[in-house]
Amino acid sequence: NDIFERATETVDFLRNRLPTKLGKPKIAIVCGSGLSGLAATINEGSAEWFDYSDVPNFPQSTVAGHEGKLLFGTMGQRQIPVVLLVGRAHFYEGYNMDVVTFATRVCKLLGVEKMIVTNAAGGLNSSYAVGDIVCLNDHINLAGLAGWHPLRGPNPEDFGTRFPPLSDAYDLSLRQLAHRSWQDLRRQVPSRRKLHEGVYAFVSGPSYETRAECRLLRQMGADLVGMSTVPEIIVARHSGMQVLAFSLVTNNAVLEPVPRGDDPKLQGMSPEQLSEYLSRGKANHAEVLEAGKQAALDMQGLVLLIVSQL
Ligand SMILES: Nc1nc2ncn(CCNC(CO)CO)c2c(=O)[nH]1
Repeated sequence: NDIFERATETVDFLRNRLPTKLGKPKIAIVCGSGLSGLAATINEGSAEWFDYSDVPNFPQSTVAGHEGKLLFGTMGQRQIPVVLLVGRAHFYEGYNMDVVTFATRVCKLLGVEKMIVTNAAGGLNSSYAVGDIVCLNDHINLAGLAGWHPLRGPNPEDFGTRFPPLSDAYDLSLRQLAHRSWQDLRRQVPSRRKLHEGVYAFVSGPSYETRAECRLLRQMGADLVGMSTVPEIIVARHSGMQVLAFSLVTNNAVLEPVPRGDDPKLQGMSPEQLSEYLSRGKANHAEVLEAGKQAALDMQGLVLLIVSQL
């Protein structure tokens, strides 16, 4: 109940500071690394900002590309009330799972019925290109399978059942809408960027995966790997919200085996040549943020089209 009480306190704080004309947000949008540009989709004049640091019980984001702001406003011509979470708390920052998923519970108590979650992720599926967008249709909760699960501990009965099913976690009707909206967007604005569907593997981070771990994840059936989203999805489904999730492929994870020390082909290489050879595909956060910036307009266009059809 402690979580329920804290979330209620946070919602009361926000409600007391929001104009009544805004109406209760039915849709929440979580902006992942480098995807804060989604805030631009809010109708002029309707925006109400809160810094996470000013909101009771809200964790602070400590990661570049995660501003740490709550944005209430309306979207599209029908002026649909929405709430945007610009930046998120990650498990790898040292937050416990109940803190990582606190914003999700606040959304539920605010009246949100549908959550659209975006993130940046590494591509394990070789048919993906950097910059492509993937609509998630399932996940592998690696950290959860090892015990780091957002619902571990006493069940907050006010939110949902003790043993929630997740075999249909990623809402099919919302995914169908996502593909239709993508086709509409492509008719309006041609682009080489593709929309795929795939499985996201949640790892704790903060290190990026080794080559052997990427091969393991791929062999397990994962198309993407990342360090967020899955805890929020589980808590959103636990509390009865529908979810739609998109990953922006910000780099292709390295699946090739580590070069061998006894490989004759490498014997003649200089240290610089060896370093260059090893650096191919090495993930780094700067490229994650850059890819987010490049894809921002398409991600905004897609989300805006989807929200306007909800
Ligand atoms: N190989 C790989 N590539 C990735 N690109 C983005 N992310 C998601 C993690 N994002 C972190 C660090 O960029 C910031 O939250 C990953 C990842 O976890 N693994």
